[in-house]
Amino acid sequence: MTDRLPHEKGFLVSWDQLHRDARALAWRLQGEAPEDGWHAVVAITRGGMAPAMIIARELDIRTVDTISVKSYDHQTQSEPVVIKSPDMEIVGEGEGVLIIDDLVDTGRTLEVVRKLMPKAHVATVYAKPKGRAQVDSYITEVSQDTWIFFPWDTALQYVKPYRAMD
Ligand SMILES: O=P(O)(O)OC[C@H]1O[C@H](OP(=O)(O)OP(=O)(O)O)[C@H](O)[C@@H]1O
Ligand SMILES: O=c1[nH]c(=O)c2nc[nH]c2[nH]1
Ligand SMILES: [Mg+2]
Repeated sequence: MTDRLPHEKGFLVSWDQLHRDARALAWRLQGEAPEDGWHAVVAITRGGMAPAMIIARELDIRTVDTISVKSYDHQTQSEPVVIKSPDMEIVGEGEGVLIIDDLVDTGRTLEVVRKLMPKAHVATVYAKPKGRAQVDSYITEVSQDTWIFFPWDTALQYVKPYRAMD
């Protein structure tokens, strides 16, 4: 995908919106919990860390680990590489484990993560159609040609009035 400015085909997410959407995801995940509850959260760094924290807080999960997968350099995708794995003694094959990311786009990151923890429940806040099959739960779907701008990548700034842009 080529570079886009936020006012082109971009979906801008504020901290407040992210908090609401992550909470909505937590609510949904509570309804999908196994009988003995979720026992751990694994956040896919870095984007999954903010929603994972909110979800762990809502579901009162204290065991939180991370997996680091690097697949994008700015908006250019390359082969996903696992840079850091979670503690496999804790997560095992993923039974009762929630894997959390901010979004799924092509699904390539989750493909790699699922191979490591095949029994885990995978949840993202946002999902694009290509990667949807890789997630068990998500909150909002956005079209494939939309770039999602997260609050940690953006800042409040002055914008020109519409009339001044003619
Ligand atoms: O479904 P895919 O096409 O694989 O893309 C989705 C992944 O890409 C982004 O992470 P990125 O690799 O940019 O790292 P970051 O979370 O550290 O920003 C995003 O946070 C997802 O993890
Ligand atoms: O900030 C981001 N927004 C996106 O839409 C996206 N897709 C893959 N990786 C992404 N990162
Ligand atoms: Mg990521």
